[in-house]
Amino acid sequence: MTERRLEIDAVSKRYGDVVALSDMTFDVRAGELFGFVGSNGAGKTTTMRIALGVLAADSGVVRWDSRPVTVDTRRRIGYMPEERGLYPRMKVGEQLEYLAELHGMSRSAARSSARRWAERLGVSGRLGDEVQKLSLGNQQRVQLAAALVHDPSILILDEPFSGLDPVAVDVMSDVLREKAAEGIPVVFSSHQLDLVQRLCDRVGIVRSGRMVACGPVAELRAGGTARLVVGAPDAPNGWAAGIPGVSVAEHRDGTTVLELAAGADDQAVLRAALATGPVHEFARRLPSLTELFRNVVSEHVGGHTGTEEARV
Ligand SMILES: Nc1ncnc2c1ncn2[C@@H]1O[C@H](COP(=O)(O)OP(=O)(O)OP(=O)(O)O)[C@@H](O)[C@H]1O
Repeated sequence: MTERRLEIDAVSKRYGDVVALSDMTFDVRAGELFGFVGSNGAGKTTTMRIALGVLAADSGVVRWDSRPVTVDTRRRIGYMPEERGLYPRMKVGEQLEYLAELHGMSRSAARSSARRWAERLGVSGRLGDEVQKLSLGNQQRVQLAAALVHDPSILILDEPFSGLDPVAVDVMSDVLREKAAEGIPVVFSSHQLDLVQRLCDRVGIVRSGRMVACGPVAELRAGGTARLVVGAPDAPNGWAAGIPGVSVAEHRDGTTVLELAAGADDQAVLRAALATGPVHEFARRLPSLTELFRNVVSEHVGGHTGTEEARV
């Protein structure tokens, strides 16, 4: 397989005075699941819409296979918009077939693909129903089927998991994994960071229109501030105060989670914990993606002015 990539290269976009994207840069490689995360208003949807070509960038370029994307490339993208884009009064089956044909499939191929995806996503019983009669979660399954029905070479999905029940989350996760395993680059945005941590090969954290951390999930976590979990049921609030390089991230039900700066002495923590009574747990762990995200976002609060700060 060639190393095909979707590249977002130094893309900038303003809406009037609002800087939505500045020098947004990352790539999504063939066969990988890329999680695109960031606070509300950070610029994820804007980036995805520019990649799809429904919005023009002020500067920068989006490439596929090392060439700027063309109308033809864009026909090969499967896109799931955040605002969802189905025709409410059209029947599910007709809609999927129509979208497949619009992307160049023959009528019979469109029909069989529509049935196959409806089956795979658990909505085959609803092919004859109008979209508006489906629950929101089922509409979302249909929306994913709509992104997949024309057998795309690239998948760009804007918050595909929002509002899904746990079973639907599993189905969606399996389908995305399968598509990535077929060699398709899959990028999706999400605020469900535990899910992103579990599912993705790489992740990009966006803040105020810029990529502020990007890489393999395990690598980012390994580079974050280490945590120490201390189970000391008799330890009072503030027991770890004053130990150099140590700060309390959480103290609840006899368990304290501490953040250790580089060079902090974990043995000093252990001694302090033992001084309070029994210690049942003492373990280092990597920060979760959620914790990393909070750190990255809070690091910059106050570091910017005006609109940017408001959107951190
Ligand atoms: N059509 C528009 N006109 C003016 N400003 C816009 C428009 N669309 C987006 N913006 C602004 O651009 C910035 C980026 O918005 P965008 O929708 O890309 O963020 P997002 O990361 O997708 O957010 P969310 O997680 O809330 O969906 C925000 O400040 C937003 O208010």
